[in-house]
Amino acid sequence: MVERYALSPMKELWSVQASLRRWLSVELAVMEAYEQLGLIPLGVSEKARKNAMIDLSLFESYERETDHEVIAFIKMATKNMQDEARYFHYGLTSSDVIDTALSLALVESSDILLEALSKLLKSLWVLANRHRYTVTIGRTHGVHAEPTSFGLKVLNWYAEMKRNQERLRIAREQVRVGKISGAVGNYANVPPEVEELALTKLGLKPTPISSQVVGRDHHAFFVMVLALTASGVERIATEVRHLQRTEVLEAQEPFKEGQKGSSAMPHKQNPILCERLCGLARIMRSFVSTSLENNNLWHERDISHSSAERYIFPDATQTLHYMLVKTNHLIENLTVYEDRMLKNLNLTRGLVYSEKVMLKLVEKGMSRSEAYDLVQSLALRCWKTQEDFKTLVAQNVPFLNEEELESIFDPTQFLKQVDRIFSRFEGE
Ligand SMILES: O=C(O)C[C@H](Nc1ncnc2c1ncn2[C@@H]1O[C@H](COP(=O)(O)O)[C@@H](O)[C@H]1O)C(=O)O
Repeated sequence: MVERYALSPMKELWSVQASLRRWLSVELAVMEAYEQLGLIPLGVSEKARKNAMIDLSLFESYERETDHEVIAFIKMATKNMQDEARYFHYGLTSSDVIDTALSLALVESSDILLEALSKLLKSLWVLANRHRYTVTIGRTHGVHAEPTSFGLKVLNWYAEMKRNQERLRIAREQVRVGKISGAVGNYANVPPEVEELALTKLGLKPTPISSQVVGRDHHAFFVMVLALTASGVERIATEVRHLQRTEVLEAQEPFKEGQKGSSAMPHKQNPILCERLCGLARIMRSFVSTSLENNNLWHERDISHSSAERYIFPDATQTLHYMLVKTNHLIENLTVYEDRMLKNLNLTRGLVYSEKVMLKLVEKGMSRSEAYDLVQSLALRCWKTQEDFKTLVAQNVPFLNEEELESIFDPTQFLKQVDRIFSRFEGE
């Protein structure tokens, strides 16, 4: 993982030390299960727990020697053990330990991600409500469409992150599985009861069936959900980048005291945070294709996925954690220029009310196509001549009175259902 984007506590979760400790906790849970089922002598697991050793440099030297990380781990862990060492890793294959421990790490990282996501949801909700009635122009295809509320824009982000929260909870459940089923997954040397008991102790569930490994579809789903959440962050960041363009300048990401925008141009305040978030979302997506390829292992397993996963899991969870924490900072400190929003809304001198005019004409008895053609011809003339659309409508549609015109060209008309939309999310 690139240090620059590694934050606590996600960073510590993926250290080699932490991983060795998880492996040991799996081995000890299995020993306890054997013992509880009366399959090994009483007291053995307690002795093993007491005498187990974790020593990183010893592990590394054993790994150099054996070129097999789990054998290196067993040699290290049992170095100070006596007779109890006989029952350590008894009937297990390496992946019983590796995969079960990996699930522990993925569940823990899900909890960290869920916490960061819940903070982000709170800030999005606050921002959305602060701007519930802030009028802004809605853009489709990048072109001014109709007035809307800035709060609704933010509420859309909130709703997407809510869906991501739900998906992340499901993904956590998908990876909350372990396997203690032996070399080819058929329990030839370890009874299913040991698996059930050991996994329960660890807060995991057994997969109903496994090969030598837990099926990589579990992991691929998890990574896909992480990447989807990252793409939600990217959507927010892209919007802010657009809104911060000089010609638009309706919002701006935080620019702290002492910060510099450009080494050449002292006046610059660039949306570097949002640009970074967009770049990281691209990296997050790249993990998805590798995760899908990892699903295709030979027969009862091959180990081609292992090297790739050494990048994917630490990097995907840490990168998304960083993205969520930074997006929260962005949302909490976003500057919103309401005056500029209004100014931009009026850039087309009333054209954004064209649908309202057309609907009024239909209400007054015109056919839809007649009304459309009339309004379009006036609107296209405005684009060319820069005339004021309301004045042109008043001149060409004499049967609309002043009061009707005022109401058509009132941007707050577009906010009448805003509370109704917000109410769908209240009390969550
Ligand atoms: O219980 C077993 O070990 C069974 C064995 N399968 C293995 N299961 C788990 N790990 C194994 C296996 N084989 C190798 N290794 C060791 O995994 C490490 C792979 O390193 P890398 O490709 O860099 O991620 C690297 O340390 C490898 O030595 C089998 O023959 O089916």
